[in-house]
Amino acid sequence: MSPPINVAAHLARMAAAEPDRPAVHFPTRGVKPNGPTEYATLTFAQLHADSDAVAHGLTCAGVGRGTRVALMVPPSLDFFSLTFALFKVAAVPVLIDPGMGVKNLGTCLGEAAPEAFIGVPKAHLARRVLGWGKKTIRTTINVGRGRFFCHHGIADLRASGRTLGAFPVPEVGADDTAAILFTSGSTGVAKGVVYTHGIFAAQVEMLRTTYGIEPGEIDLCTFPLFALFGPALGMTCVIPDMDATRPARIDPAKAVAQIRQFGVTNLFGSPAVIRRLGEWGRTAGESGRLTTVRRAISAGAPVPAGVIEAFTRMLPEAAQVFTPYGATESLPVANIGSREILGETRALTEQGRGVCVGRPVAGMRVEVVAISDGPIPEWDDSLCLPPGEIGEFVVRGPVVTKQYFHRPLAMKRAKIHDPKTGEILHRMGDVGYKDTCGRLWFCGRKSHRVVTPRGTLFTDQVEPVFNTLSWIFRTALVGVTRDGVTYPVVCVELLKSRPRMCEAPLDLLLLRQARRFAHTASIEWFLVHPGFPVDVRHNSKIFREELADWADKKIGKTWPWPPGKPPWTPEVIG
Ligand SMILES: Nc1ncnc2c1ncn2[C@@H]1O[C@H](COP(=O)(O)OP(=O)(O)OP(=O)(O)O)[C@@H](O)[C@H]1O
Repeated sequence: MSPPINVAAHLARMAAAEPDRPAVHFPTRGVKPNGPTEYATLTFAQLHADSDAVAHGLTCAGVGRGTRVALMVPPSLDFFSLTFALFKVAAVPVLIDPGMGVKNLGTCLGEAAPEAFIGVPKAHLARRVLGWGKKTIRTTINVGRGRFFCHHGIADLRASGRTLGAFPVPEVGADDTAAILFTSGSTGVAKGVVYTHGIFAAQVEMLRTTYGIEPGEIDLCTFPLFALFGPALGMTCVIPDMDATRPARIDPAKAVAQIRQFGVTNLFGSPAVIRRLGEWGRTAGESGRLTTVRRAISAGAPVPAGVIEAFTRMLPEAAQVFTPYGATESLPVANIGSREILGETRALTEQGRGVCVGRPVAGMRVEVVAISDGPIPEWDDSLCLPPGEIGEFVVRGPVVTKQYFHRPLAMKRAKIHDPKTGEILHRMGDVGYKDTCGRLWFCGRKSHRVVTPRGTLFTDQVEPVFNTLSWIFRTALVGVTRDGVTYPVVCVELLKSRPRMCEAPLDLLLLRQARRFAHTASIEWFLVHPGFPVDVRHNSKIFREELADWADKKIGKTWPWPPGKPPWTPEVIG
């Protein structure tokens, strides 16, 4: 049997097979870290019926096939009903991370040109005050009490829809647009990625087969974009008590209480969440063990090995933390588990070989092509670089999205047409290489590479070398140009709780570390920064463009140094 094309069909299947199994648990009040919390629960049959009612309501409100709908509702029972309802009516939800800030949100909404806006009162308030989507939005729906100056309230739509029975889900084609998902915008303004029903269907299957997820599992989903996959994979979804736009502020004690109360088996989490849980586990010791968890899947950004290590200590022996590699434009591309990372690849990462992101998942193919900033309109096998050579990752397969929404320039830069197969290939904008076992090693974003007269440096080959120093929280490689020559500069964010003895000779210790490896030996500038600018969603993607400007200004004062004499004398260190 071929997998269903409309993701909503998974819900219908579960409602028929396991009507009484809980689909979503939502904490009605704040989660109590030290005791059972009250939850509102929807079974699969109830979620199916409720999303049918909402689907009828949406149809009455004029939201139907192809309507672009900005959805600004945090994870909740309504979020699940609404998203499935939107798929049922074959509308096109536009999902933007509110964590990117109001200005960027406005730009993205302007670009997505939504025709309807469904949101909580706070989102409607922002829309009205900031004039989001004024030119295109003709239907507004409030998710909360009453209509709140909108055309409709969700309760009214649901009530009128309830009388109409089952919703006849229209046929959709694999190539029909299913949603527009925005990237995090860590290398410029976020881009709208066009998802088709075929891509969602393929993602569900890939997640199922790659991770062996079974119906009946219980998922704590701290990464809203993945929330939908839980019920589609037949899992019960426990909604965390956290601000979904600020994962780094999750209260680990609450998450642990939820994991224990429901016997959570799967965790979809952003790296920031895994970090916080691991830190909590360090102090909790043996009493912090999460005995029911089978796997954690941390997607969307690099996860340092130390973070993985701390979290795996909280898990049973057989459980693993997986770090799928991919992007909004194509996810998953490759996969690796904590056993391989901690047992083998971490040591190489710390020597500057890049971060191993594993092998391509079944169905995906990854090639490496020479680094260039210009377009590659057509694919040719001669573009492929041999194993070991660093280039840009190019991916093909069933989860590769074919277009950006209204972004012809980004399309030219990122997509390649294969004239032999007709496929569209995606350039990841990431650089790395394949090893002889077929594993991929991520070396950084293409746009973050630093081209110096002595060679090109890549962020994820340089930074891990310094990150091993015990008093460093994280580092960021940037380039600063003087008289037409680019110099590599490593910005350093120190650990808040570092030993005092390290204060004085920081530069010398860093310089000594740089001299240990050929590829970092040319680095002579180190600048301590009070706190890196990072993305809100993952709290880990460093805005290196911003840091480069900061470094340029900072160095400006001390420039130029005497010829042949950097600001300190390397000879004095051993
Ligand atoms: N497992 C991983 N290890 C290392 N890096 C990863 C991993 N998974 C994802 N990434 C990084 O995250 C990127 C994808 O992130 P996302 O799609 O959220 O948008 P973005 O690339 O951050 O934003 P934009 O494209 O707007 O700059 C990848 O291209 C890669 O650089």
